Amino acid sequence: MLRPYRSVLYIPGSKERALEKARDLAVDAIIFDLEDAVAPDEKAAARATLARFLAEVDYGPRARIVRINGFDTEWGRADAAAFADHPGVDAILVPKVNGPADLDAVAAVTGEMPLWAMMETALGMLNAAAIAAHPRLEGMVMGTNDLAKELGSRFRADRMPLMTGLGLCLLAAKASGRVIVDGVYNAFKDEAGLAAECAQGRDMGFDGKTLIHPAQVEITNEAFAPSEAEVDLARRQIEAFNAAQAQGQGVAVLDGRIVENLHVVTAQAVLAKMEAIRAQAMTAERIAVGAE
Ligand SMILES: CC(C)(COP(=O)(O)OP(=O)(O)OC[C@H]1O[C@@H](n2cnc3c(N)ncnc32)[C@H](O)[C@@H]1OP(=O)(O)O)[C@@H](O)C(=O)NCCC(=O)NCCSC(=O)C[C@H](O)C(=O)O
Ligand SMILES: [Mg+2]
Repeated sequence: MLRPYRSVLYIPGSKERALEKARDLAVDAIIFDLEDAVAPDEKAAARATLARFLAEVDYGPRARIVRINGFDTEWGRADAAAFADHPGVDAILVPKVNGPADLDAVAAVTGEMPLWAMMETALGMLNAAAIAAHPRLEGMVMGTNDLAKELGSRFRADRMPLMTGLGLCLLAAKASGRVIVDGVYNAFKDEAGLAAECAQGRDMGFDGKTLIHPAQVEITNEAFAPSEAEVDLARRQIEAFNAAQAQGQGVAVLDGRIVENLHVVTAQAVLAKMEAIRAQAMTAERIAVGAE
């Protein structure tokens, strides 16, 4: 079954209150962060706290992804070893991936565990296709803060300075059939700004967006879910195409536009995504009712 990744929330591995709160949030996935959100002095304690929470707390249907520190730091290898076969973890997220060799190094420790890659360095953008094709890779996460830092670019609402990198990673992810989620929107109280950036990411083809605060969840879930109009159109396109085929034709016309096989594939993907979102919400609700 397809899994939705509309909203992917970062939670610092050191913040117990936030780790507890996350089980009631309507997010599709959680990134439990041991990297940038955790201060150097807290790294070892955060690793132990997180291992305990992931063993004890039921995060329901949400995908549980642990962002480890890089292997060029003193903590990276111990992070990878601690979560390599942890039953409460679905994937390991590797920061600042420059090329497939960085994933090889982590996979040598984590074995069969699926990997995700932070796409946030200039070299990573140039090697995006090879990173996406790595056999252990499941998904990519845009790290737009680090990318902007390395490029020396300024914040712009239209994200024009980041477009080359965003586009290269999207192409790479889609070519290898990987999930790809957009970067964070730092101004977490700016709802209009977030909605605009979500709409841009959705238009481009991202599966969802990474978030830093619970206040960003609702806007993001709505932006990355198929709208009612999209679902209605998808159903009607499939019906129209099936009717045309029954009459021996390969093309249908609906609302003055052609519908070909490729449009039916897109329509089926819209319906499958909607079903996945519905199934995820129902599972979360069942678990919440059971926990009461
Ligand atoms: C940004 C924050 C530091 C704000 O924290 P705070 O001032 O505590 O927020 P609130 O008082 O408004 O919080 C309200 C309640 O929500 C809970 N909360 C807050 N944030 C989270 C969260 N991320 N997950 C779950 N729950 C959260 C608080 O505990 C409050 O709960 P309650 O007590 O019940 O009222 C803070 O939001 C934060 O630390 N966010 C995460 C920051 C982070 O993870 N940064 C690193 C990832 S971003 C990154 O690295 C991007 C990438 O690498 C790149 O290069 O771009
Ligand atoms: Mg980063």
